[in-house]
Amino acid sequence: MSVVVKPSTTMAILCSTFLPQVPNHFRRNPISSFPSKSIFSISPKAFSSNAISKEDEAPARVGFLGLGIMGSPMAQNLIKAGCDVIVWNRTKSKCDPLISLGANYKQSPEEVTSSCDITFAMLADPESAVEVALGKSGAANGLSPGKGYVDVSTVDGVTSKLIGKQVKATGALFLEAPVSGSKKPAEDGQLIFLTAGDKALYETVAPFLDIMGKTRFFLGDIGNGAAMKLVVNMIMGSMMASFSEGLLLSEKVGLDPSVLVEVVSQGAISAPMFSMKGPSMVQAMYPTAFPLKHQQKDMRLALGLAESVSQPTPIAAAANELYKVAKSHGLSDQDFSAVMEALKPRLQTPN
Ligand SMILES: NC(=O)C1=CN([C@@H]2O[C@H](COP(=O)(O)OP(=O)(O)OC[C@H]3O[C@@H](n4cnc5c(N)ncnc54)[C@H](OP(=O)(O)O)[C@@H]3O)[C@@H](O)[C@H]2O)C=CC1
Ligand SMILES: O=CC(=O)O
Repeated sequence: MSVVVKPSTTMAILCSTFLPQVPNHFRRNPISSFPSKSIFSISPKAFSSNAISKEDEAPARVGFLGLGIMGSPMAQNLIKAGCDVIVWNRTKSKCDPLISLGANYKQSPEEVTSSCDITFAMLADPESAVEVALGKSGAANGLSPGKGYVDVSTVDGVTSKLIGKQVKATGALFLEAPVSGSKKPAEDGQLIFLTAGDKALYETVAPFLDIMGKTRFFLGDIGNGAAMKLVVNMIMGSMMASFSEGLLLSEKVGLDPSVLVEVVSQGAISAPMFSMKGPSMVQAMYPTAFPLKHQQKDMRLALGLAESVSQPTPIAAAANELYKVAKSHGLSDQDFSAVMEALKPRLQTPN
């Protein structure tokens, strides 16, 4: 296992700044004369998009597939850093804001990977990750030796291994790199990457991960990144269910739940998640950062992981039931904190 934390002083950095660290086989045209300064010591102003002007100094092209709540800000940060980004999303209209920031658009995942050196994919779940990677006009069709495919979606290890196997069959390299952190960390370039797979690709894409995130772990073989992500989200889902029970119980016994949020924030069980989401939960408002349907998907996948090694997880199993109830009441697209609604009497007895 290795872990790298981005220096907190890192400012917006132009992608071209990173290019001296990108191995030649990932460059469409190898760069020989680019200045070799530390990526963290260069002022963003030292480089402009015109800094690379000759044909033989073209930058690495980065593809991005899947522009939902997470993919859009992640791709946006790459564009703002000066990367040459090509985007695709099933619903084309979500590409438009990125195109107006300077991204190019292709009509299929295959066209993106065939045009790019490295492609990131941020899809909803195992089914969509497989569809986009391996389906008709899927990403694998455009991959070949010298390219890399980085799946940053949250999926299970079996899915990741399936995608990895097909990607590697094309001669390309594969990295699974699910992220911890939600909409705001994605916007702020503060995600935590949990990577596994080809170490060479990990090293190649490290500068891009550092644009989108604050910390990156390399965890070894494919499946370890997925497993780490699922364990983290299993804990998170159970914590949120427990917090919801506490808020409702405090109110029912005549306490002010807002004060409970404050009390919790002062003690050993304090967590940014409680402080961030507690105040809106008290008002029964759930602005979506992490959709409830994805949290339930992660609980389901984590329980499958636990089952595969006969590890009892009764608390997560109970929490999962609550997320299922919340989904059955139409709360799938609300934030996962809306799981609290499943504990309220009117939702426990649907019409
Ligand atoms: N939101 C969060 O806080 C976090 C989410 N994650 C994980 O990141 C992933 C993405 O999450 P998020 O951005 O929130 O989710 P969204 O639901 O906002 O976006 C999902 C993306 O997947 C695409 N998609 C869904 N089904 C298909 C399909 N069958 N074929 C092609 N594309 C498809 C959607 O396309 P379309 O626009 O056409 O619907 C969209 O681009 C998930 O795995 C989630 O668990 C990880 C960390 C934090
Ligand atoms: O997967 C969700 C997150 O917040 O991390």
